[in-house]
Amino acid sequence: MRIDVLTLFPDYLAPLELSLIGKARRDGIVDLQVHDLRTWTHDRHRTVDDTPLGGGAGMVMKPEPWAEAFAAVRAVGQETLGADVEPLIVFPNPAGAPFAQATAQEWSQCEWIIFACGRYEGIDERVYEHLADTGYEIALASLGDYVLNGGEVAVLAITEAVVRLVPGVVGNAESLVEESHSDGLLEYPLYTRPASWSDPAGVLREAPQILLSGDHAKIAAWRHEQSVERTRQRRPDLLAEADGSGSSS
Ligand SMILES: NC(=S)c1ccno1
Repeated sequence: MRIDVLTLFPDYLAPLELSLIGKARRDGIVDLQVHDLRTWTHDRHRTVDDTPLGGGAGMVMKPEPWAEAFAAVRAVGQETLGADVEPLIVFPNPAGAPFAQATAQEWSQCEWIIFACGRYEGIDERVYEHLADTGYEIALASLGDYVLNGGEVAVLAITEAVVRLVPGVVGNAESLVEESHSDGLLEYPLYTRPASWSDPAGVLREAPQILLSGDHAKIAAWRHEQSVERTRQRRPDLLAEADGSGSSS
């Protein structure tokens, strides 16, 4: 998988050099390139924004740098991937479609994603029109109904959620199977040794005995019951969705 990130703050993406994502990059599973949008400015002040036409507060990102940046990044990516490969362009945006585990699953199959990090009040609408008219596949994705100062934090989260699902990134693929949202439910409660733990207040806390039984069928059934109950308590909306499909009743 190739990932390109266009941003005014490349250093914001430094955490993607760490941990599993960093290892995936070093192992060659993911080729991730971060680009400074100002590379595609040509004035002394490296201008990327201007006041909103029609008035209003804040600044709007100018279309010219974006158009040049996408053309340049696409050309370089196709040198590596082939002229027939086209990227998915993802704009983190509070007005976008909710990003969920199903989205991460879908995008983990992509050969190439370009993330475009907006800043200020946003990006001139004609950039989206230009990309759509040029035949790019575009997605606006939102992490939630709140506003960040830019797309970079969302790109960190989305990249981790997507890349960890790419084969070979997580050591034990089994650990991806029973996670929250992987089956439409929240994950069951987890326990490890010691089975009996006296907490700092002197309260003895025992792990559920079923987990010590060695009866894998009963353990699996207990875990599913726990997932359903935990989902019912914390995210009844997910159960409603699941009931609609009849998959987790
Ligand atoms: N809610 C999201 S993803 C966002 C991006 C920029 N501001 O908010």
